[in-house]
This record gives sequence, C-alpha cells and structure tokens, in this order.
Amino acid sequence: MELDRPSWAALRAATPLSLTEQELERLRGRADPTSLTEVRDIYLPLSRLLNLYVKATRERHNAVRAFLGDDDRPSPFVIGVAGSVAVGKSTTARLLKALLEQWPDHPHVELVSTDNFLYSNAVLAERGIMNRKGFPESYDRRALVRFVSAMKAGAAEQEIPVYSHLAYDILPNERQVVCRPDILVVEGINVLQPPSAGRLAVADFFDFSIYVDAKVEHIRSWYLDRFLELRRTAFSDPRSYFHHMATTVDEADARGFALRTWQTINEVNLVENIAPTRGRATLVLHKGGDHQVRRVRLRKT
Ligand SMILES: Nc1ncnc2c1ncn2[C@@H]1O[C@H](COP(=O)(O)OP(=O)(O)O)[C@@H](O)[C@H]1O
Ligand SMILES: CC(C)(COP(=O)(O)O)[C@@H](O)C(=O)NCCC(=O)O
Repeated sequence: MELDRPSWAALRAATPLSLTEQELERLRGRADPTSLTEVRDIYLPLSRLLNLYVKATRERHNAVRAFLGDDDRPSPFVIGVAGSVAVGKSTTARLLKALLEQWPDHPHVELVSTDNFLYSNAVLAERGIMNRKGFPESYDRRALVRFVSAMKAGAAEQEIPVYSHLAYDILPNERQVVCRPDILVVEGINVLQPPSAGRLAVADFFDFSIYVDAKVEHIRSWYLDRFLELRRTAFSDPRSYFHHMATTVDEADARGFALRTWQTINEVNLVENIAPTRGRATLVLHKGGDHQVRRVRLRKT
C-alpha cells in the first residue's frame, strides 16, 4: 500500500521523540538536512512498525525453537537498507539504530555498511574494475553472505574488514568487531541484489528491507553538492585520497570531475543494478528534491 506523508506520520501514534538536536547532528550524513520533524514524521512510525515486526518474528522463532527443543539464543532480526550512492542511506541506517535501541526489548543494535566488503583498490586495479567501485562485482559477496549468515546462525562475535572514505580503500590493519546483536542493520547500495542461480544473496537473510528512493536528477544534485561540501571539509585533510581536489583543482573542475564520476559510475550503477531491486524491498521511502520523504510504500505481506 502507498501512504502519503500525513497518513504515514499519523502512524507514529504515541511513540515518543527521544532524540535531541545534538544527537541528530551527530547521526546526520554530510550535507544531509534531515530534521527533527523528519525524524518525528517518518522515522518514529517506522521504528514503531519495526518493533512490531521484531516482536512477531521473535514469537515465531520461539515457537519453532520450542518445537525443536532448542534452547539456543534467538538469532538477530536483520534489516537491509538499500538505495543509490548519495541518497542518504547511511543517515537512515544510523537513525534507525538510534531509535530502535530505545525499545526496551531490543536494546542492542549493530550497524554494518557493505563498503567494508568492497575489494581493496589493489584487487580492483588488478581486475581492471577500479572504475566499477560500488557495482556488484566490486564486492566480496561471498564474505558478506558468510558474515550475515554467521550472525543469523547466532555467532557470538564476527570480525569484518573496515573501509575508509578518507583513504578511499580498505584499511589493511583494521577490523570491525560485531557482537551478537538483537537487531543487525546492513546498509549498502547493493543489499537487495537477487542471488545468482543456485547461490544465496545477503537479502535472503533479511527480515525487513528498506529502499531509499528519489528521482535520479535529485540524487545527482545531492551527489554534486556533497562532493563540493567534502572538498571544503574532508578533502582538505592531507590523508584524503581526494586531497588534490581541495588544493590544486579549482571548484569548476572539481564539479566537472564529480559530474563525470556520477555519470559514468554511480548513475549507471543506479539504473542498471540498484533501481531494479526496489520492488524487492518491504518498504520504500520516496524523497522529494528537498530530501524530505513524500511517500511511503509498504508491502503488507
Ligand atoms: N569521498 C568521501 N569522503 C568522505 N566521506 C564520504 C565520501 N563519500 C561519501 N562519504 C560519506 O559516506 C557516507 C555514505 O555515503 P554513500 O555511500 O554515498 O551513501 P548515502 O549517501 O546513501 O548514505 C555518507 O555519510 C557520506 O557523507
Ligand atoms: C563506497 C561506495 C561504493 C558505497 O558503498 P556501500 O556502503 O553503499 O556498499 C560509494 O560511496 C563510492 O565510493 N562509490 C564510488 C564512486 C564515487 O567515488 O562516488
């Protein structure tokens, strides 16, 4: 079913807004204008709905465990967050983590971004796919599926690689430790990709999935604005892979570079690989040009 913003916002019911402006500031992505009004109208109803899903899924698991005489701990509820580069998935995922942690029955929420499963630049260069970063073949999909499958099977702790936007690469000496959570949020552009024949895909482990959607021309302008904002901020760090964009390249050329990156990599990936997975999501958040969610589509079954 499709709901407009006011109808969706009304579903918040009595869910309290417990996030402060300072906390939101910390959770928001670069150049992302998500406001407390957006949290109240869009994310609180979503948090309430997800709480109902988590409870119902737990009850079903408990019934099956009782049937099997199995006294293992229940496995985490897994949520996938998909959508284009620069659509605001990571803000959505961080907000969900902050809001879901406030429900007393699932206080431990872990967030994993799939960029951690990108192949290193060295491997991408060796395979000649450095200009395909973000395309399905640029990820170690087997490692990602193994990780989510192990968490779902109740593994106590898993170590995964760490990707840095600053280095624009996997950090060879760092690992992220993920301890068994009540809820695992897996965020990334390709998380709703269907499996290839006879294989499993990470989406096979999702209990709920969200696709963050917007018109291509809006996402393009968000990508360009963010790139220029990063040029003024993160790229000025001498360790940044894009440092030259802040020093030797002027603003017009930096904009031209970002536009080419968008047109030749991110938009192609959006059209060919990401947008076709939208219909697989349990819920679609559709944003207008001002980044605000205008419509919500929910699959009832
Ligand atoms: N080159 C970069 N340097 C620093 N941070 C970046 C860079 N590119 C993207 N980011 C940050 O990484 C996060 C993820 O970005 P992205 O994968 O485009 O997804 P989304 O915008 O949907 O969250 C965002 O918070 C963004 O601000
Ligand atoms: C790292 C990304 C592939 C996103 O990865 P995700 O966490 O969504 O799997 C993307 O942010 C990216 O860097 N794309 C490459 C082209 C570009 O520099 O915009």
